Amino acid sequence: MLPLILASSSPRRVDLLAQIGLKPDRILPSDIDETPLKSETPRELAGRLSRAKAEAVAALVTQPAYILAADTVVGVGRRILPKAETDAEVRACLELMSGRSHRVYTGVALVSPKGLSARVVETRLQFKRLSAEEIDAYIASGEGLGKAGGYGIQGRASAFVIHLIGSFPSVVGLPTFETLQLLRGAGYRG
Ligand SMILES: Cc1cn([C@H]2C[C@H](O)[C@@H](COP(=O)(O)OP(=O)(O)OP(=O)(O)O)O2)c(=O)[nH]c1=O
Repeated sequence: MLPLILASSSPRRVDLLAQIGLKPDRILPSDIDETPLKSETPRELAGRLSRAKAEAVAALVTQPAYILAADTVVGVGRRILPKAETDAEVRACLELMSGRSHRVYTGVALVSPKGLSARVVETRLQFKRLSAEEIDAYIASGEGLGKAGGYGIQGRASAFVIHLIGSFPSVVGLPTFETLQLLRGAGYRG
C-alpha cells in the first residue's frame, strides 16, 4: 500500500482522519500563499487552495503516494472572512456573523498515482444574535485565533449555532465522507 501523506499543519485534520480510522504515514505541511485572488469567491478560494496545497507537497515527494490536503474558508455572501490572527479580527468576524447565516467551504484535494481529484463541500450555518458579553467572553477564551472566520465549532462556539445544513466535520476542517470517497476512488485501501 502506498503511503498516505497529510499535507496539513492542522491537528484537527489529523483527528478527523483518526475518527474515520485513518492514520497518515507522514505529515508534511505546505507553505503556500493563501491570499485570495481579486474577485475570487469563498468557494473558489477553498478549492484553489486545497488543490495548491496538495500539489505543492506532491512536488516535494519523490515516491508514489496519496497526498491529501484541505482548506477551510468562511464566507458571508461573497465576502471572505480571514483566518483570525488577532482578537480584533475575531471580534470583527463574530460581529459580522451575529444573528446571520454564513457558509463554510472546505476544499479537499488528493494527489494519487491516478492524478488529482478534489471536492468543495459547502455548509450553511445560522448563528444566534451574540451579545457584547458573549463576544467578549469568546475572545477571552482565545478559541477563535488561528481559525477561519474566527471561531471553532468544535468548542464553545457550538453554542452559537442555531442550525447547520451540510457537514459538521467539514466545518471543523475536513469533510470525512467526501475525503473517504476521494481516497477509495483513487484506490486507497489503508
Ligand atoms: C470554521 C472553523 C475553522 N476551523 C479551522 C480549521 C482550519 O485549521 C482553519 C482554517 O485554516 P486552513 O488554512 O484551512 O488550515 P490550516 O492553516 O490550519 O492548516 P493547513 O493549511 O496546514 O492544512 O480553521 C476550526 O477548527 N473550526 C471551525 O469551526
